Amino acid sequence: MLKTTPLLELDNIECRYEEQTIFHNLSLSIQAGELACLLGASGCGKTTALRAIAGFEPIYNGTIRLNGNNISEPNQILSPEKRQIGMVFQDYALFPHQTVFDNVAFGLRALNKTEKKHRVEEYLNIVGLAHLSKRYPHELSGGQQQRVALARALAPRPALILLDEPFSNLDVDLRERLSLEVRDILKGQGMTGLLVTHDQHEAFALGDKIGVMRHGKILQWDSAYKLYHEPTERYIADFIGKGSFIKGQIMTKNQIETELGVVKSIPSAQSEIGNTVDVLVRPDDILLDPDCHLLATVKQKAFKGSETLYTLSLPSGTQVFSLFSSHHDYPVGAQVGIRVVAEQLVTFPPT
Ligand SMILES: Nc1ncnc2c1ncn2[C@@H]1O[C@H](COP(=O)(O)OP(=O)(O)OP(=O)(O)O)[C@@H](O)[C@H]1O
Repeated sequence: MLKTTPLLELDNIECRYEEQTIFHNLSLSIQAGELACLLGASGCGKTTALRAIAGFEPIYNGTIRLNGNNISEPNQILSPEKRQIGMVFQDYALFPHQTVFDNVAFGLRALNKTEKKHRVEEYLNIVGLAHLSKRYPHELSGGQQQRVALARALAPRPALILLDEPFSNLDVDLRERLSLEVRDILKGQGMTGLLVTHDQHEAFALGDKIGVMRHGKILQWDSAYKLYHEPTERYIADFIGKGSFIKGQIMTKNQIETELGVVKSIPSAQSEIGNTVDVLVRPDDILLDPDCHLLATVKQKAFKGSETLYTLSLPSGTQVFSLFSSHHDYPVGAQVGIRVVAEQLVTFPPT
């Protein structure tokens, strides 16, 4: 198969502040048209990586390439304005004394007046704000300001767009809605993007591929589904989504005996028959089944609208979570029949 050059490539880069190394050997690649995300807890180095890509931080080792061209190397750095990279920040960073129109026109100095007008109108239309072009940033809601910031970043038609926690100043509902909307806009433009965030919902809504970062390392670079159901490390299993671990004993290469019955597992390094393992069980891996003889006791319940999240205690005392349709309403203390529905589960060495 023909190998295509990634649009963005970080090849073993190192960044540091004075004596503190934030990461070394950080590598990733993003194909044209792909939306990727770096997801990690505060301080793991994701903003530093983004700033290095944008050209605001030097690198001390490795190479950053955009469209196959070196844009950062040790002692050689292409200035941010020459990189063809657009940025959207958490605080919108709009110019307060300029109208929406002028904010979006900011990066279009090379165009003549008519071209500029058309380009600004085109991008204000794309973000659905053409009717607000004469307003000032303080006359807009947070969501509208972020859409202006997006139009401003996209209008010069950059090769890559970087988004630094762009939704974290917005309330939870709007955050999810806007991240889906931004994904549609970027996909509609065929744009390549990299988002950094500590919010997994934002990452899931926007990213085709997500890299979970910890202490300056990308632990797993995968789809949201794989990170959730097939995490390669226990840290990721804990960091992404809700879940619990139950004890199991390996029966065959991909079968494990647990108190939830025999479950299929993904073979791992510990897959030696007879070994004890911890099996990751997500709430959607467990189904309510009144006909099932396996009974669990309801310990807690949290109404989530269409579903209720139950904390269930198994006969051994181990707790698992399960999502039941909210039409099934069980009181705390009730015994409910359950069964595992997952195709295959992930295991980790026991703690
Ligand atoms: N200008 C700087 N000078 C010195 N240390 C810095 C500087 N900027 C960041 N750091 C340190 O580098 C580490 C990584 O910071 P970075 O901002 O990249 O993390 P982050 O994952 O983006 O965190 P957050 O989600 O809180 O923004 C942190 O320990 C931080 O204190």
